[in-house]
Amino acid sequence: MLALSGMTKRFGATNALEDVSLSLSGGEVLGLVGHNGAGKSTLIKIVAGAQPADGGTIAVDGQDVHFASPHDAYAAGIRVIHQDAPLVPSFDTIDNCFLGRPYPRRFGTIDRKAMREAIARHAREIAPDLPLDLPVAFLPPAEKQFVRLLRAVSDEGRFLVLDEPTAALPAEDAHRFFAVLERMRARGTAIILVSHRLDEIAEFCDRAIVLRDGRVATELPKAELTVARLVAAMGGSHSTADNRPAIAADAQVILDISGLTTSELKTPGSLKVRAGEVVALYGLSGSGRSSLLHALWGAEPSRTGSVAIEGQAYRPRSPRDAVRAGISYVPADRHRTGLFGSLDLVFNKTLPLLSSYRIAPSLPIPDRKAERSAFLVAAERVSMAFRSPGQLARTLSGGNQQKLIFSRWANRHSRVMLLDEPTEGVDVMAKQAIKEIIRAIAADGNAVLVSTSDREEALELGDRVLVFRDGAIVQSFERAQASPEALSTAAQAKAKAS
Ligand SMILES: Nc1ncnc2c1ncn2[C@@H]1O[C@H](COP(=O)(O)OP(=O)(O)OP(=O)(O)O)[C@@H](O)[C@H]1O
Repeated sequence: MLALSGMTKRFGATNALEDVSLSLSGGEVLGLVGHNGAGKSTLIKIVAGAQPADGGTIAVDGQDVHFASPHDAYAAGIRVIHQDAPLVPSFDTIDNCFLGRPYPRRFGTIDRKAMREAIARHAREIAPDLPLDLPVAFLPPAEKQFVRLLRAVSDEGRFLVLDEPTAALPAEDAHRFFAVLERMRARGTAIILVSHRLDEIAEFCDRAIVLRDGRVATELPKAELTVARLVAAMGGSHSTADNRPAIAADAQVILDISGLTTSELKTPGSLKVRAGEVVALYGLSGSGRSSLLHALWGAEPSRTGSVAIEGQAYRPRSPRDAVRAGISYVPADRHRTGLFGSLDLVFNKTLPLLSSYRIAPSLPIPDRKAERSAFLVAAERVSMAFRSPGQLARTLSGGNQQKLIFSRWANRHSRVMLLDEPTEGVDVMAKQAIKEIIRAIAADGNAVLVSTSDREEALELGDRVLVFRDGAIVQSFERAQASPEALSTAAQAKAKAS
């Protein structure tokens, strides 16, 4: 059993954790939820031995332990699995499971048979269909997650902490992921599941702890685990009411894509987006939806076909051309593209539009006051939690970093807005705020394309949902016809042999 008691952590004036206690037994799944900045990551880092607590104790099987480093936590059987924890792409599942561990040897050489047997034994129980001998680069994202789980349990992981494990997985893959987790639970593994997908917490966890401003706001037993209760405990309200009117058939066509192919969109795709319309692009990752956005943003060349914006031919060679044509783009991966962690929040907000904040248009001298007030307005719109506009971007919690990127476009309207996974890692209240902003941008007469692996988001946001599969747009649903089941079937159906 793992027990934390009275955990406390401060960063300057911020109480990231204040007297947090929790316990976890084998075969139990504990949900950990909270708004962005509530303290979840800080708690995980302490449990992982990656950050010292200022106060509190950790006990494993009734014995107090002290984690001076991640190595100590590892030795105690704790495994933290981040959504994008590194795997070596050219190694197969077995080699990835043995990373950092001594290889079994026989007669002085590596005993590959023993390695295989050790991993296959666990794989049979938790993920029987997972290929063991294929370089993991060839595995789809859900299977990569299974490799991470397998690595943890095959190396005596007793306590798993899963940090947003399904954030980038579409619903169909998430179901398979939970089936694997269910088998791990049945074997007696103890699991802490951190997620902003509250429906998963409600469905899968035995209990949940809700953190709010660094404190345990409430602990909900299984019988009381509902999305509404979780949201209320986080301090928000949850509304799904939506009665927006349909887009008029004669509304102006803003974006007209015809026969376009890109690196991933192999089958020519055509699409018209009208003023006021949000089109959601749904599909498994790699299905071609993100690649279409990249091509429109000028970040990758389109191979064939044409694009027009308000009737004008548009062939971007770089993002600069895209900005000139009135296009904005919010990328999916906030860590690699877009955020400058060691620069402050105001700079990160104004970065793509620096020239808009000059003392005089012809003078390249920044107007700090205008920058700061634009930041404050945008931060308010996306309900970003921050200490000061001058704080470094990397000191924000993960979800607030996503809001910071989103805030760049929150008070600037473009003719065409491209959004890739706009609410990944964002708490449920902010999700709602971001969706409202997206709707408002469209309602101003602009065209919006949202690529998402979140089926509910596709349904809530899209006036239309296009489903991508294997590099092709395979189906288009009007809002009224779309249902979760229909989207899943279209996204997954096996390509028919021609
Ligand atoms: N290195 C740091 N320096 C300063 N403040 C920090 C640092 N790390 C975290 N914080 C602050 O501690 C608080 C808790 O952050 P934490 O990352 O634990 O939140 P979280 O619940 O994981 O949020 P999210 O859902 O956005 O990932 C936040 O106010 C955050 O800004």
